[in-house]
Amino acid sequence: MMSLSIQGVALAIGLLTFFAIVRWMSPYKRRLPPGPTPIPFLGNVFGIKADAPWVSYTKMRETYGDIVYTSALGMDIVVLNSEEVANELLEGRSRIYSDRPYISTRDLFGWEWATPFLRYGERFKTHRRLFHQVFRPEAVLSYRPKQLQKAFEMLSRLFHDPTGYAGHFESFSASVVMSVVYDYDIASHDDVIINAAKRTMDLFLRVATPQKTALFAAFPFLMKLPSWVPGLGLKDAILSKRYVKDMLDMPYDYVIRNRADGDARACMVSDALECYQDTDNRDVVTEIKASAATVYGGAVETTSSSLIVFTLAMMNNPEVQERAQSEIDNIVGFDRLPNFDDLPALPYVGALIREVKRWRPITPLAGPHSNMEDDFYRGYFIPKGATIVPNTWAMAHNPKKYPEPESFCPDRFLNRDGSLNDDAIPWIFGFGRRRCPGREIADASLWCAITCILATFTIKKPAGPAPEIKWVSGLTSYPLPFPCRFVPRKAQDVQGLTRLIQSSLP
Ligand code: HEM
Repeated sequence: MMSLSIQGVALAIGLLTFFAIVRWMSPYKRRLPPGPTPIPFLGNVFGIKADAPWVSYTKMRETYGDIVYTSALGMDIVVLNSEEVANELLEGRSRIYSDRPYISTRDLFGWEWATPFLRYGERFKTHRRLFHQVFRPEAVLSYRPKQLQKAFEMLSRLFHDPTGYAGHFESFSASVVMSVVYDYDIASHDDVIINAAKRTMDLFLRVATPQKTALFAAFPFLMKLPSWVPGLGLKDAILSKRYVKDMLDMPYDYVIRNRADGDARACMVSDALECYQDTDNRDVVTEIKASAATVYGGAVETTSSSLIVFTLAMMNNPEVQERAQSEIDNIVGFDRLPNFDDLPALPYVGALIREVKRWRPITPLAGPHSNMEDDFYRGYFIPKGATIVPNTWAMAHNPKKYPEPESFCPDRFLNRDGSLNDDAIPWIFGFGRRRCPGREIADASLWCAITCILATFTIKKPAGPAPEIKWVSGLTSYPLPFPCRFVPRKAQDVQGLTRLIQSSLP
């Protein structure tokens, strides 16, 4: 009797322990990071500004701290509100935090090949290897003469047509990457290859909005409805697949033709084909095409929109602009335009460019990552497959690190002796194994474009009332073109500018 009750107690303890473990193992009983109370299924969709989620997430930091849990339509979303937390997870634990979340519109619109949408795996690693060949720091140095030449061309366009500045910034950004990736010189107007890429990007960004992506993820059957069903963009999805094919094939075929004619010069696609010429693996060609076409999407809007932010900052901060111009004038003089040899002697310009990137980060939520395994961090449970959002905006507007974060103040990046400090804000380009592979080339493009513009023009407010600034809001955030004046300084007429450019060509 006695032994039976001991066995009974042992069994009861065993069962209790078992259920305690099962309960502890169940994700939903574990302690998620703190966050606002969700509505069943809808989650926190109503508590987050649709046009600027980074602002809502930054406010949440005051109440919930550096790591915040929210949800939307059944998706787990973990927001990282500080550099420290983002570095610890996305860099320190990059083995499991380098995946991307499921993006329902990716395949529907024919974008399954693009690097930013690839899941972490062999295909992704092949793309990163191809990027490494062309965008590693030593390789990027060799593109500087081309970048400078394209920046000079942009100055001429600004001189002829200052009101079209946003278009000139876009042509500059596109011409740099098209020459590096395909050795392709874009036409000054209506370039067929650029038009094909632009219409593909525009359609995808216009129709495959984050809202639609979340809707399709929550109700996948909607993607299977006939294309005539209104309001879902299914007709556009069919068109998008056709456009994508052109975006992938047209510039690639240009390189193939050049190679066949014996005209091919070094560029990402030609070098990659050379490297893999002994493999008869068709997949290699697919990945070369895909990674190359990704570059256009990754590079053009980001670089040109950073230049629009720069224009806005200069228009509103004339004293900063004047100080940068006098630094350039002292070092470069008035008989030539700046070149990359001047870079170390222009620390204030360097600080100004960092401040452009910090003041209004053009990718305020960087790129979302996803974790491939359940994880625990600072005692919180992070469920496998969560969408991990690095809130770059919160990092850039952290008042402890950047006092008065709303003001545009390049001095925050200078030491007392006027040299650049160690804060190179690397997180502006994302984190870990997904960090932007084009960051070196982006920095070089921004440096030569901004330094040349400051040397040649003063950006001023238009006459009359201050223009209203409207912002594009999506994966990227930047001002729509606004009225402003580019007033010539070094050269007063076209002949003068042409002479200046000719005497400065690399
Ligand atoms: C100011 C300019 C730029 C900014 C601010 C920027 C920012 C970013 C950010 C935040 C990401 C996401 C990183 C992450 O997920 O952690 C990214 C990804 C990417 N960027 Fe950039 N970028 C810029 C210019 C460029 C340029 C010039 C190129 C190409 C030459 C480029 C190519 C890419 C590619 C291919 C990816 C996807 C990487 C992946 O998913 O593994 N970007 N960029």
